[in-house]
Amino acid sequence: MLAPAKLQQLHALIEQSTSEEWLWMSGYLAGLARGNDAAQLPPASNKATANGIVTVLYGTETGNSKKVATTLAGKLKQAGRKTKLVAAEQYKLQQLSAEETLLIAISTQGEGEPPANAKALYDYLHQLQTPLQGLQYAVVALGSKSYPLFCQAGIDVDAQLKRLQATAIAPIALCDDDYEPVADAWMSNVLTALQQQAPVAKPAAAVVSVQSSGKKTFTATLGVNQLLNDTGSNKKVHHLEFDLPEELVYLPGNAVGVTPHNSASVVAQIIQLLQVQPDAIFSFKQQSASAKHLLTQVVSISHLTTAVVKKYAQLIQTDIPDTRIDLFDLLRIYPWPSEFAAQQLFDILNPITPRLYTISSSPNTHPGQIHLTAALHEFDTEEGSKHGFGSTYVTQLKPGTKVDMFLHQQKHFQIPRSDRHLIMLAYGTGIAPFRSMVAERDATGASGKNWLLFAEENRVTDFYYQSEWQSLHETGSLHQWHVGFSTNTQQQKTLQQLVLEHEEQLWQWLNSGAYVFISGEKAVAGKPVEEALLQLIARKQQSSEEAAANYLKELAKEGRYAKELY
Ligand SMILES: Cc1cc2nc3c(=O)[nH]c(=O)nc-3n(C[C@H](O)[C@H](O)[C@H](O)COP(=O)(O)O)c2cc1C
Repeated sequence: MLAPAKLQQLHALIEQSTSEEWLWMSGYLAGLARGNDAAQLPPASNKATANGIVTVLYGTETGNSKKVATTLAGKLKQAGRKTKLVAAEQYKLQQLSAEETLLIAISTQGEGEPPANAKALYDYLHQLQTPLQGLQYAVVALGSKSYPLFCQAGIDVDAQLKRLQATAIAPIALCDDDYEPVADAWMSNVLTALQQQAPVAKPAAAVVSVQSSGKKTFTATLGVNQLLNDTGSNKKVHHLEFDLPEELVYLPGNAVGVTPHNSASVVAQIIQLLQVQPDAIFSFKQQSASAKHLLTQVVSISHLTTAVVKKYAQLIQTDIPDTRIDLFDLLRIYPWPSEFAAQQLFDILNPITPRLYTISSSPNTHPGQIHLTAALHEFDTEEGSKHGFGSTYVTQLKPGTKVDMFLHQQKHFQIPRSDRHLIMLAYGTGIAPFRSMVAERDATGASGKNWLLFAEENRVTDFYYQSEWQSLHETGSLHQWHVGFSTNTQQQKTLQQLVLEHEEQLWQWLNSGAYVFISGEKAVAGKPVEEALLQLIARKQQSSEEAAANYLKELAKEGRYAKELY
């Protein structure tokens, strides 16, 4: 047994570590107990499952290293390797111990320093103590012989990886101003080395653990909450990254249900108005719990339905106008009689309905995580502008918060067959499932092409995941993309205009067996976009709109036409 203080230290260490690091620690401690020395440590990355992904990382100031990394990623993909291209500043450092193959293109800046976007990675490698014995790597260093510390940052990174016992699959290449010939030779070395290795099995299609057993619930911990819009935007779209429990698997196209919590301060005020103890037990539907728990996580207290307001009026025998109102305001204006049992109030309230968000991450590109792309919903009321209850909860979550979710399989909205083309029509946050699908098709080496048509308000502030789309395009995983923005004069186009503008090619793709998916807000991406598709089909097959509608119906039956509208 450990003394409580030591146990606390152990828990703190466990909290900060990944599951790979736990495995390593367990082996290390067992080794210590047997009297082994540090030289006999077990490998850091005894990876539970080989994923076969090659990660290409770049640290750059003026884009040369990015060019090298992008070219390399393209070549790897052509060679059938599952490849992930990542800018160093976007790389999750904790992921390092789970990598199998890491290829780094990095320049030197200042006086022998790494570029600003790779500073965190550079420092992390210098501080890391955990061996990376399971990692294979290669570094290409970009620099200029006109500086005394030629290619120093790359040399340092290579040396650190060696110190951490990672295995070099090709010697470091040092590139001068004319970097291309040396970088090309290094790429050939890397490709040859990888080709000589046994081919890695493609990742098995993820299995969804929802299915017949009904809702699969789990708790995820928020790691990142980042506003995607730039200053000046009218939108507030957040990118959220949650860490998942290990056993959870999902498919692109799946959604998660999140039950928002009511504000703690409003709940406290309601409890006061009801004159009950926060921990007094009440029942609601089939469960019994404290007043505080029920009011925070279970019952709906904002924007009560007129039916609930009516029942309340009957209960307390008072005339109340037919209106929607928050429970707090209702209790404030028409007080709860103190002689009444609060249970009667719980009996007339409705439960909080979970909100569904389509997952924007991919199981193979973002292992162990679920990403959501959620907009804060703003609407006008008689009392002024208000924010949606569910979207406020989700977009304001703080990193570290544990959130209960359930997986929701959208049967009609599933990642296409890997050999078929995919046409993605997205408005705003409708981009979420397509980020998931393209990343998955990229990671699993799907041969079908991907084509994104995306519309939003403002090109400068509202182009979600633009750098990712750019990278995917450069490495051949996003075949083409067309965008339209309503407030941007040069590209003032709606989604339906984009569709009609490209009708010739859309028709060709459809005839070659492509899937066409629409995703986004119903008002903007629903009817207008479907009508554009119907017009296009009717024109191309010289038929009536009715025949065009039948064509779409047939596609839908085959699972090739699907809509995700909200
Ligand atoms: C301000 C500045 C400082 C630099 N310092 C170094 C250096 O210390 N050592 C080196 O080898 N190259 C140095 N370079 C050259 C760059 O590493 C080289 O131009 C490289 O191709 C840039 O690649 P990037 O576009 O990926 O950042 C420096 C360049 C600049 C502009």
